Amino acid sequence: MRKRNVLLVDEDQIRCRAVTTLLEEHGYAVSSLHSGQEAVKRLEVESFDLLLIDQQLPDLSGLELLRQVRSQDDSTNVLLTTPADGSDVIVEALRLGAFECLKRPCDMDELVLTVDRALETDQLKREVELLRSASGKSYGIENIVGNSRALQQVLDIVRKVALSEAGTVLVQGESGTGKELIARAIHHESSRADQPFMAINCSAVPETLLESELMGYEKGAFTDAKTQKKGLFELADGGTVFLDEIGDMSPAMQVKLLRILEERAFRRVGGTRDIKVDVRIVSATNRDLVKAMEDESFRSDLYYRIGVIPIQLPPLRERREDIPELAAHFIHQFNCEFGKRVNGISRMAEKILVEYPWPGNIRELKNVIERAVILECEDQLLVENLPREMVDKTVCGQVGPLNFRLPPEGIDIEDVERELIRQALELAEGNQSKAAKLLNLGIDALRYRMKKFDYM
Ligand SMILES: Nc1ncnc2c1ncn2[C@@H]1O[C@H](COP(=O)(O)OP(=O)(O)OP(=O)(O)O)[C@@H](O)[C@H]1O
Repeated sequence: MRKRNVLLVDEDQIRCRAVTTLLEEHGYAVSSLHSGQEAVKRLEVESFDLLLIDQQLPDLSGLELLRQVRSQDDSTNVLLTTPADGSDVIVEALRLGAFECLKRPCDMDELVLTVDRALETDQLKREVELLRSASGKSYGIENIVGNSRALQQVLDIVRKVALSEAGTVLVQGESGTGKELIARAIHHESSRADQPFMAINCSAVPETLLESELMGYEKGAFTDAKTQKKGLFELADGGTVFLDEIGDMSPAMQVKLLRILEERAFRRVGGTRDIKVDVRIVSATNRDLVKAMEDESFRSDLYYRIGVIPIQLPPLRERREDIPELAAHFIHQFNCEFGKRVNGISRMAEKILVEYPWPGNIRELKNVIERAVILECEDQLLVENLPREMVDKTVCGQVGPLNFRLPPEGIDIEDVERELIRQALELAEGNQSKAAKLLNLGIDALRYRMKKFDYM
């Protein structure tokens, strides 16, 4: 697990050294600074789990520094230490949201305990936020990220559909485009929101089981039917049933589903009684159902029944303008989930994310960000944190002479060299040793060329 990092801001170097040693012995990574301005500068480029600030600094007071920290973000944990006579400071520090204010000279055991407690509280807060976001509320339309015209048009339909009671909905789109999210949003935005949302993946359940999953069965209907069981349609009464991958439903099951939709009633397997339920059916598929109707693997009468309101979700490559916002959203989500503090994406990494064709759509983007946040990046998400195969598939990720064709009229080799140096520096985001590696050059050789081409 990552060591929790503490920034210690204290003018007194001896005290600083003692506290650093103590906290390091207790497993923390400690950086120390001796003035308020140094701390302000450092906090612009680095984030810390906890700031331990002394009130007596040579430039700003500890309280002024705390105020500046709070004006930038209100979540960083802060502990303040004050001289023994600082009661008014304590009140003000707590008002500004310091976790605790300790009087000097501090009891060292108490100091460590307070640091531990502050960070435990921080962790608990994060877990509560995560649990909150995992509860029902997170399925509303506000959790669907993206401002592209294409997505906003879809969301307009979602709002209208949710408000109207009528109509089955068919959501179509490639795998990972967010079809289930749309289905859940329709449910959560509708008057059925406090009733059940029941989902089933029609391709994951064997054909023989699908019927009893959807309609339930009577006791004795088959060998294993020891008791009666309600199916999804009954369990969702008043709410919504989401039939995912409906394009993979067998022809026999398609007939049964059509009957339910037409008669708004069904029988449990082995039953003789018609059961009426009130459910909205939302289906989804990544198959081209028009083609499936042409080759007769999908019934056209069922297609028109399930698709009274069709929604087409465009693939991510057709709404690239959503990518930066989605990436930032997933970074925030995984920061909360894994206690990380990744604070953005470098310009070049973002360019690559925007350019990559995303065959697995938003699910693939989410996985790439999750992997980068867990395994790789500490501060910013950089090109090197992205899968190599992915970077290679983008034009801005490709550096090297292999793609180069000599034009018939010839070229000045110095221009090629200059361009390669430029691209390597751009791809390495200014890091010279990385840029040198990309060109298989030594650092001196790179610097020589940078000078030659006026890049430094
Ligand atoms: N616009 C979005 N904003 C935020 N998260 C999204 C968005 N679209 C999709 N996701 C996330 O991407 C992942 C894939 O979405 P979802 O499961 O809804 O896709 P799907 O089209 O139903 O996939 P499949 O066809 O494979 O079943 C989910 O984790 C979902 O939360």
